[in-house]
Amino acid sequence: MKILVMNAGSSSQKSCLYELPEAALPEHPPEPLWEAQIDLTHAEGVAEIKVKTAAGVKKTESYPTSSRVEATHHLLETLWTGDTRVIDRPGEIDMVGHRVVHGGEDYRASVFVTAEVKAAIARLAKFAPVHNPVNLEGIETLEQILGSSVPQVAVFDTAFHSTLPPAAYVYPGPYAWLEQGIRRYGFHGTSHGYCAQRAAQLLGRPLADLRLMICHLGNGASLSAVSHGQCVDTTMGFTPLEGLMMGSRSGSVDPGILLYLIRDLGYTPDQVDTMLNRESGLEGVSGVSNDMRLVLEAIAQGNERAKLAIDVYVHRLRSLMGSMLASLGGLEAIVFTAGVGENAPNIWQAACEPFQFLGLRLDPAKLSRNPDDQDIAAADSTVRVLIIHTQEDWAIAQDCWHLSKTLVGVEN
Ligand SMILES: Nc1ncnc2c1ncn2[C@@H]1O[C@H](COP(=O)(O)OP(=O)(O)O)[C@@H](O)[C@H]1O
Ligand SMILES: CC(=O)OP(=O)(O)O
Ligand SMILES: [Mg+2]
Repeated sequence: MKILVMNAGSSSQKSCLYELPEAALPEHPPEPLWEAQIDLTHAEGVAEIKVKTAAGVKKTESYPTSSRVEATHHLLETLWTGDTRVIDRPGEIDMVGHRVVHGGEDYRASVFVTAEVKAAIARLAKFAPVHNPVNLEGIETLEQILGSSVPQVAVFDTAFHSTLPPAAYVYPGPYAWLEQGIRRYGFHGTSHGYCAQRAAQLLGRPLADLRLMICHLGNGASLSAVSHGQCVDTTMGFTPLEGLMMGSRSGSVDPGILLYLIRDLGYTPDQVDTMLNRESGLEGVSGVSNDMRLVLEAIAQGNERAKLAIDVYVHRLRSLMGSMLASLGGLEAIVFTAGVGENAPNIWQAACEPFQFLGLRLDPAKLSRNPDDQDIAAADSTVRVLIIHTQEDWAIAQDCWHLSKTLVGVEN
């Protein structure tokens, strides 16, 4: 069966088409027939589109649009047109799986998209304003292209964190907050869950024996503490704004700042929202970009604000790693994943440095290679340090495959 995966991030739209056997899932992620990505961070009004097929055809295009929907239509057309064509018509797609960031309290596992699920995604958009609307747009784009008879599945970022204990998910506000659904949900769960499984595989040990700290450092960033297979703590909260400093999001700041901005400086809540979600983080402090690569380049050229931005990023990363460590009470491995986590040796070094007292040592020889799915700790390190290429798309495809079996059951 052919499963199309739509993985919308804050700065990107990733997508791939898997051909999976009906009988059993392969043990390792198979190579997709077609993989494509829209990068929306490079230049205003331009979507950088990259497409790659299993047959080795590669295409890169700067597509002039600031509309994600338009860019997505263009991207999907490369499935059945031009050199990158891998299917004859859209109707060959059997199922579509979508990353959906916020599933609230109601969605603790992946589900088929129905009118009710779409209404919930829309309702929860106010808690994930950068993400849920684009997730819904993706679902509607595919409905337009494929009609309503092709099943679509929503895979929620929040689901993996549904095992958080109350001490970790209850905010110390009035008790009424909890009754109103104001609690920590956690995000990037598909990535945290995949990385936990993959770490156990790489370490050759059962997940149930491990305490893992997973550092998902992309444009959005979050940490999770996974103890014996269960998520026990995470840094994102009620919204994907809490926790680490990110590309253009502030992460945690003193809530008193928000009151001061609104009450004394006259900013509207919408203006504060824009400041926190789009004008903060690496972008806000450095004044250069939300893209870690450009901020690091600016430091090399002597830009002081870029250096300050990285210093704050690292300080906060270390503090929250310490916090996850305390929630775990011990540590077999740290995992770095996502755009920054998979590619930035100076961030691995800076993040791990304070944990040398645990006996954690990196292997300098492993820092310069591309270490996807490798252990970069020294042989005598007491803690393993794994760089794992997150395969959210594969995790989404697997959920679709499992749900497709229930569909057959219903049809029979
Ligand atoms: N070689 C690299 N070095 C440092 N950072 C990188 C590198 N490649 C990508 N990144 C960072 O990864 C970020 C995107 O991460 P990704 O996980 O793909 O994003 P999203 O949150 O949109 O899913 C980019 O903003 C960029 O800063
Ligand atoms: C939840 C979240 O922050 O996602 P992303 O990293 O894709 O922006
Ligand atoms: Mg992502």
